[in-house]
Amino acid sequence: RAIVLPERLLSSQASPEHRPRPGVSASELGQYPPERIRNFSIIAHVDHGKSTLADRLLELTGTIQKGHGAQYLDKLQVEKERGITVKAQTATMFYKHTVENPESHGTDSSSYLLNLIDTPGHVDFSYEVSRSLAACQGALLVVDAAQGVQAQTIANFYLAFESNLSIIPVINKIDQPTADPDNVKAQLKRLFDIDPSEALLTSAKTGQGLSQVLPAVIERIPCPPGNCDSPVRMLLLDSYYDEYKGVICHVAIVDGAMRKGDKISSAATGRTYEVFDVGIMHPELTPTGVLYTGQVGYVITGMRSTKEARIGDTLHQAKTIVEPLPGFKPVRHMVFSGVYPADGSDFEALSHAIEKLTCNDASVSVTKETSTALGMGFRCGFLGLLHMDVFHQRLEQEYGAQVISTIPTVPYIFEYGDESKVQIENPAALSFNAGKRITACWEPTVIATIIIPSMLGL
Ligand SMILES: Nc1nc2c(ncn2[C@@H]2O[C@H](COP(=O)(O)OP(=O)(O)OP(=O)(O)O)[C@@H](O)[C@H]2O)c(=O)[nH]1
Repeated sequence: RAIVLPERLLSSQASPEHRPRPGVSASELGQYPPERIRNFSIIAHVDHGKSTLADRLLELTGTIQKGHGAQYLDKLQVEKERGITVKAQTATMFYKHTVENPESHGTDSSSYLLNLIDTPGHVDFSYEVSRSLAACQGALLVVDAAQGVQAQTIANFYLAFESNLSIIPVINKIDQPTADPDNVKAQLKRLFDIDPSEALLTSAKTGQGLSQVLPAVIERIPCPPGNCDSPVRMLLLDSYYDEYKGVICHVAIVDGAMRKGDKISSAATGRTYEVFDVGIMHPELTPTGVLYTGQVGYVITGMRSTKEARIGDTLHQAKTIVEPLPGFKPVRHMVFSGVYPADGSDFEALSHAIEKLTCNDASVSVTKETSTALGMGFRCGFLGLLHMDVFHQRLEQEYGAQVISTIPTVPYIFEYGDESKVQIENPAALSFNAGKRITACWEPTVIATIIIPSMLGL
């Protein structure tokens, strides 16, 4: 089946070993039963080298060609400008794993389908990490060999640990002069009880140690569970809006298979859709006509409204009753601010832009509000200040929306004399009622554990 590959993937300069495969057929995909599939995330603290490592693994498997420029999976303009990952991205790789056969004194090799999910490192985007982990059975925990374990290393380790994932520690940047892998191994042992012999030592910059990574993924991460013979059941991991195709959903197939033309239903809304297109993220959308048990890919069903694609929803074969999958924990918004069109007459355009962007970023809450000074607008809840900043920048860059935002505030809880409580996300919403006296007011506080490196002599 012919597919159109982006121009950069067709470059004649690519050496044969690094030239990408020309699309993937349904029968080819059918050669990968769950035993030959591994789904894993790359998690780490900010800047410890996740995206660079992801690039190297994509090159190693010939999924992308060398010399494409840095951080292939960081596609958004905001990601390129800030040098950070804000959206988790999936890429399917095909890899031949060779092992020695002691009986024949030769080698055996089998092909594997590996789904790699690159995740953001900043705490504001940890919702992206937890959603990505739901599609995985294992994670590469990348730690900078010089900086050692940092706050997000700990937070992400626990996200993976609580999801029962097999964790492979990868001590990266060993080429740095200040690298101290032994110290990092000791930290991993002390903080997470990880056996030092399990750590892989790599440099995503020079390529050192990278050849051990994918064999470790295959040998140490279990294959996805699931029943190939059941009616199809899948988890909706993410979605985004495409001007021409409508809503594109990223899904992890838990049971059964989904084919083009099938009818699937949403457990959340009860609506039924026809599967117009289905395929893998390779990392560009690559139609395959089918997705089998354990595979991660995309589906286009003609959903027009982003409200229909509920992240964490279970999609399943129409006219069957299935047990919905656990879904995701609801997000807790930490920062609220008003978003208004710079020109009051642009309200409809802003409303449209916000609806599409929230399809791609389900962690933002949006409610309409009106201000006497700014007119009609929205009150948006974010996971933190960086998240808010990135949302504004994406509205402007991806949708051309010029916005005015009000000073961010945290949610406050007010208690009245009659002991009733109200949560206030917008100061204007606090009404002073003569009959009701405010007796207490709380702002959010955290109970924190601070881990500091022990210094010699202290
Ligand atoms: N010396 C050295 N630098 C590296 C290595 N791996 C990555 N880097 C550099 O470290 C910086 C951060 O790398 P990224 O891959 O963007 O890190 P990240 O963890 O994906 O960052 P976020 O997505 O923002 O969390 C970049 O400047 C990379 O070039 C390595 O092995 N050695």
